[in-house]
Amino acid sequence: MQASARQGDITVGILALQGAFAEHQAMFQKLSMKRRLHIVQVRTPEDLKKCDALVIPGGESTTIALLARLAGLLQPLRDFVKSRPVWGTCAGAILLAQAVEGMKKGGQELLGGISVTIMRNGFGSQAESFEAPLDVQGLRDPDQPFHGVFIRAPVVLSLNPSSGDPPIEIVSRLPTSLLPYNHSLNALDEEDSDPRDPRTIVALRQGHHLLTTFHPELTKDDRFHEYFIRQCVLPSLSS
Ligand SMILES: NC(=O)CC[C@H](N)C(=O)O
Repeated sequence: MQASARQGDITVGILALQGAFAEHQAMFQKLSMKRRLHIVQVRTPEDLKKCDALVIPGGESTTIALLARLAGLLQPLRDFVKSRPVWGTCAGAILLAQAVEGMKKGGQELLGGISVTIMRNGFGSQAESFEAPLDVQGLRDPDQPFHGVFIRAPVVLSLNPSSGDPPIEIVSRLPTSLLPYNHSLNALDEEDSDPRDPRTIVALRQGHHLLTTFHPELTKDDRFHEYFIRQCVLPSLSS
């Protein structure tokens, strides 16, 4: 299923129901690439059909899921995730998770696609939003830290890949000193803090899917957008 307008072009959709979709669009439009990149805002199943890949922005995951249902997009999105690359940032990361904790009563609809359990607002409330320099595997100019903007960000609680799933590659972690020492997460004892604790993971890739719990689109740094195209989208077009 290659839906691009012209042979060799790439069409990336941004789910544009709520949240920071315009910022993602602006970032992709700045990328200089050998192949032609078309960016489309996705609000309907017809829009989605045009896309080779999709970005689900940050915002409010419950609202995005509700609007997707109203737009008749939930099932098309679930089908899309099964076969095409998708990148979820923050609220988008929650929607791509296989399971979520910290739900309001009534639960939340997810798209699935990435074999993780995630906790909404795991770092606390808006007031506990923070920024941190991140070391990231595989970005252009790897010695330059990436400025991570965490806004009511989710926390990865566990990785649960099944035997047939693509392996999970950890792309970036926070130092344990920045983990939320709050009641909802069974605060770690500084002494037993383990740098491999899944809660330190803030970016990961599973096959053609990318998850970031922070907001690369709210920086001036296009390296994550370029990474998504290079590591997730281009390989999916040739496979
Ligand atoms: N910045 C964000 O995307 C916040 C995500 C939000 N806390 C949610 O649960 O959907």
